[in-house]
Amino acid sequence: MELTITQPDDWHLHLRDGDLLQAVIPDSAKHFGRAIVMPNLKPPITTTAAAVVYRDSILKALPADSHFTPLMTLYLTDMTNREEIKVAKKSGVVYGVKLYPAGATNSQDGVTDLFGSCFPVLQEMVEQNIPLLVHGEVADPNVDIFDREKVFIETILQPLVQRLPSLKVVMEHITTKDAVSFVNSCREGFVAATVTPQHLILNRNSLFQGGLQPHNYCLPVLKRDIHRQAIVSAVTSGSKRYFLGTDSAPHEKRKKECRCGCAGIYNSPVALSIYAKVFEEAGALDELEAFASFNGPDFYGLPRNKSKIKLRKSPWKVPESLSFPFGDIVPMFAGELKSHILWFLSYCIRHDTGNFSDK
Ligand SMILES: NC(=O)N[C@@H](CC(=O)O)C(=O)O
Ligand SMILES: [Zn+2]
Ligand SMILES: [Zn+2]
Repeated sequence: MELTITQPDDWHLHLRDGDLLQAVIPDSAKHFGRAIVMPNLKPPITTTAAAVVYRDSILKALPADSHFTPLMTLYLTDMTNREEIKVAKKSGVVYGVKLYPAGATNSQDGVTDLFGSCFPVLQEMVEQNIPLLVHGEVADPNVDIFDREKVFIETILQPLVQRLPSLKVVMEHITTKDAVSFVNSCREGFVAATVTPQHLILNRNSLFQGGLQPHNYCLPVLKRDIHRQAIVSAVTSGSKRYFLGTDSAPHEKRKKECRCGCAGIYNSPVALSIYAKVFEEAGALDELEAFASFNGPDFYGLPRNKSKIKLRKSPWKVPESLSFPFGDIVPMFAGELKSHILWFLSYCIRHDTGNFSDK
């Protein structure tokens, strides 16, 4: 069985820098035409000047024959000013501004006062038509970790879209039925959401299946199955409000398998296979292309990709781990096999030549 679709993009990706960037970028470049690149490096990318330098390092790290385009983002802080937003727009390389509530994940520098000092910046983003990309969890340690997305929607997002209805907002990596209800209740074209493979196929049991499973730990943390089901229904419904964002977030194996492991799942090698499997099992394979390849560029006001990809169904075992000179990375579904993942990219890309070439 084969499936040919317009080449997808990844609207939420962590590419890291240095050795890690070099190690992971081929997996994204192989599958996706473009990606919204998260700015949470250490230190974070808070200025357009830094985004331009980071973008150059990504382009340098790409495999020689790659057509992959990184779309850069800025990390919003209490210090970000309106001028920076104007510069970002003018640069032509910055496509979003990322909001991490201070203390949420890997994000000590996030925003503490969105409706205060940051508000003029948000108003400028409306002027410049730059979307706000949000990690939608409150950082308050007193709020139960499974409720942090819901509380964020009630206390931050709902008031935000009421006060700035013309601000484009992407709620990143949604994990709850509450997020689905919220996104569906907003004005189409102004509020949208990215959805990861893990939040479509795993629930919170996967964190403890036979013992603690660090490679299934990401933030926002996996939720109950009713939430997963609501997200599957949303993405397979044909709604334009949802699009593909892997949140592929590599960490070295030793930083996952330790006393205090990092949050983040490295899913780039398997993401597309998992999305296809989820859509197929929901009887909605014909909706996959819009989710993966149309809704994202349409929301961002960018052209859809012209290239096509072909997916073929064949047995495939994900490697136990990927080895690099600096250490190992364990991909999502490491060591799991064939029957689990069916749509495999033994695929080919057709650029405008009209020919498929085996990758
Ligand atoms: N998703 C994660 O669990 N981790 C991300 C951060 C993020 O997307 O919030 C990371 O950078 O490692
Ligand atoms: Zn996040
Ligand atoms: Zn992320």
